[in-house]
Amino acid sequence: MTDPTFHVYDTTLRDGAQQEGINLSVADKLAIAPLLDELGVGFIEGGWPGAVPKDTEFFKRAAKELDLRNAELAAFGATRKPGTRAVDDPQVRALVDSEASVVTVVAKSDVRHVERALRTTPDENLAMITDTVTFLRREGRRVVVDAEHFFDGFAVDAAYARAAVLAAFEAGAEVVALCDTNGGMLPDQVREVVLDLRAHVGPAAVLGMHAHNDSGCAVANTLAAVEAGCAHVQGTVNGYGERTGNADLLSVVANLELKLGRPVLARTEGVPGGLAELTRIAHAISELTNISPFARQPYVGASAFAHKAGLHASAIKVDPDLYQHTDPGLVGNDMRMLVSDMAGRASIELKGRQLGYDLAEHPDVLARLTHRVKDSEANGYTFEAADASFELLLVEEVEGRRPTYFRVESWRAIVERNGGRGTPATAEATVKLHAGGERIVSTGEGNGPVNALDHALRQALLRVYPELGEFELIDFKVRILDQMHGTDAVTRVLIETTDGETSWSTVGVGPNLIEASWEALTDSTIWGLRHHGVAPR
Ligand SMILES: CC(=O)SCCNC(=O)CCNC(=O)[C@H](O)C(C)(C)COP(=O)(O)OP(=O)(O)OC[C@H]1O[C@@H](n2cnc3c(N)ncnc32)[C@H](O)[C@@H]1OP(=O)(O)O
Ligand SMILES: CC(=O)C(=O)O
Repeated sequence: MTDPTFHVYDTTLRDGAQQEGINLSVADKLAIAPLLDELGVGFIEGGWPGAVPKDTEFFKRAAKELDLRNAELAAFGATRKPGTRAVDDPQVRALVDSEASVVTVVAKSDVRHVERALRTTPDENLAMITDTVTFLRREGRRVVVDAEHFFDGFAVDAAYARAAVLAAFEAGAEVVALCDTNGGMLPDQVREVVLDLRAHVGPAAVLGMHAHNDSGCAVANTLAAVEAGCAHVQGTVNGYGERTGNADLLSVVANLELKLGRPVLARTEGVPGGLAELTRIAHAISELTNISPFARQPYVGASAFAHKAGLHASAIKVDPDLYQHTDPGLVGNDMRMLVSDMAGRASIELKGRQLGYDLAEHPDVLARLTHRVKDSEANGYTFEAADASFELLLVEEVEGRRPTYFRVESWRAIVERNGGRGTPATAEATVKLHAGGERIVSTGEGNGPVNALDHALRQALLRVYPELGEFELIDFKVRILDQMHGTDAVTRVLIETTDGETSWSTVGVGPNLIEASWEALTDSTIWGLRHHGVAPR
C-alpha cells in the first residue's frame, strides 16, 4: 500500500527545464506530464506561470487537455517583492491565475541572500513569506514553500533559517521543502540539520527535501533527509536540472521502495505504472527532452544491469543475484551479457542463452568461441556493441560454417570529382557475386564509397532476396584504432541496420575504411536474412 502521507514531487518541467541544453515546448510539457502521472508521482511542478510565457500557456492548456489520475499540478513562483503586498504583486497574482491547485513559492532562508540578493531586511523577508503564504491560502491554494539555500543559510545563521521555515508553517504552508540550492551538502550534514529542525517545528509539520547534485550526493542527501524525518521528496526525471542537476527522482523512488521498503508511488489497480515502468518512462522522457539516455544511470540505464567481466558472468550463471543489487525486472530493465575480451566461457554461455542457443552441453564450442572473441578483440573487433556479428561467429562455431547467402567474387569502389574545388565528389562501386545460381554484376552510386558499396550489394542481391528491400542502414560509426601490437593502425566500423521493427549491429575491421565497412555490411545482410528466416537461394 502506498503511503498517502508521503509526497513524491516532480520538478522536471520547472527545475529540470533549467538544465543547459533543455528547451521544452508547451507540447513537450503536455507530453511529459502524463508520463509522470503514470509513474505515480503526487505532484508535477509545471513551471513558473507569469514569468515564463510558455509556462503560462502550459497551465492554461493543461487545465483543459490533461487528465491526471495521480498527480496534482503545482505552479512555481516566488514570494512577493519587498515593500509591497502579495495581493498587489503581479507575479503572485499570476500563480493564482494559473488555476493550479498547488502553488510552490521559493523563499529566502539564508540571511546573506536576504541582505545581498533581495536587498531587504531579515524581518521584511519573513513578512514576505507570511504575507505571500497567507494570501495564497486565502485564495484556496495548497502551498509548498521551497526554503532556498536552507542548508547554507543554516550554517551561517541557524536561528534565521529556522525562523523562515516557522513563518511559512505558521502562515499555512502544507510543506516546507529544504533546498540545498548550491548542491554542496553531504548526507551527514543534511541529516543533522533536518533532525535539528524537526525538533523545532514539531512532529506534525511536513518537511521536504530539494537537493541539487553539485557534490554528487543529491540522491544520498534526499534519502538522508527522509531518514531524518522528511516526508516530501523533490527531484527530476533522469536528474535533469541547473548545473549538475537535481536529485534523480527515479533513483530516489527506487531506493525508497526497494531499499527502504517505503511504497511511495501511487498505483492504479490494473493500469501499468509505478516502479515496473521506471525504465520505459525514463527513456520516453529522454526522447522528449532530446537528451540521449545516460547508459550508466542507476536502475534505468542501458548499462545498469550489463555485465562484461568473465568472473561476474560465471557467478551470475549460478545465481544472477550474486552480481546484482536488485532484480532489473522490478524497474522494467533487463540484465544483459556483454561479449568482449573480458569474457570467459560463462559470459559466452549466458550471451548464447540470451540469443536462443543452449551451449551448456558444448564445452568445446564455448572454449573455441571464447578464444575467437578474445583473439578478434585483440585485433580491433568489439562485440559488445555488435551482437549480430557475435551471433554469426556463434553460428559458425555451432554449425561449422557461416550461412552462405552469396559468394563474393570481387568488389571495387572508386571516388571521383568532376570539377574544381567545391564540386562534390561522387562514388561508384561494382560488386561481383554469385547468388540464386547465377553470377551477378552490379554497380551502385553514392555520396561516398561505403554508400555506393551498400547500394551495389543491395542491388545485386535484391532480385534473389527481395526481403532486403526492407533493410535500411541507420547508423555508421568509424574509429581509427592506434598502433596495436606493433602493427599499423586499423579501422573499425560499426553499423546499425533496421528492417523497421528490429535493429541490429555489426562490426568490421580492416586496414582501411572501405574494407572494414564491407565486412560490417555483409555481416549485416547475412544476419538480417537469417533473422527473417530466409533460406540461402
Ligand atoms: C533556486 C531556483 O532555481 S528558483 C527558480 C529560478 N528560476 C528562474 O529564475 C526562471 C524564471 N525567471 C524569470 O523569468 C525572471 O528571472 C523573473 C521573471 C522571475 C524575474 O525577472 P526580472 O524581474 O527581470 O528580475 P531578475 O531576474 O533580474 O531578478 C530577480 C528579482 O527577483 C528577486 N527575488 C529573488 N528571489 C526572490 C524571492 N524568493 N522572493 C521574492 N523576490 C525574489 C530578486 O531580488 C530580483 O529582484 P529585483 O528585480 O528587485 O532586483
Ligand atoms: C527552489 C530551487 O529550485 C532551489 O532552491 O534549488
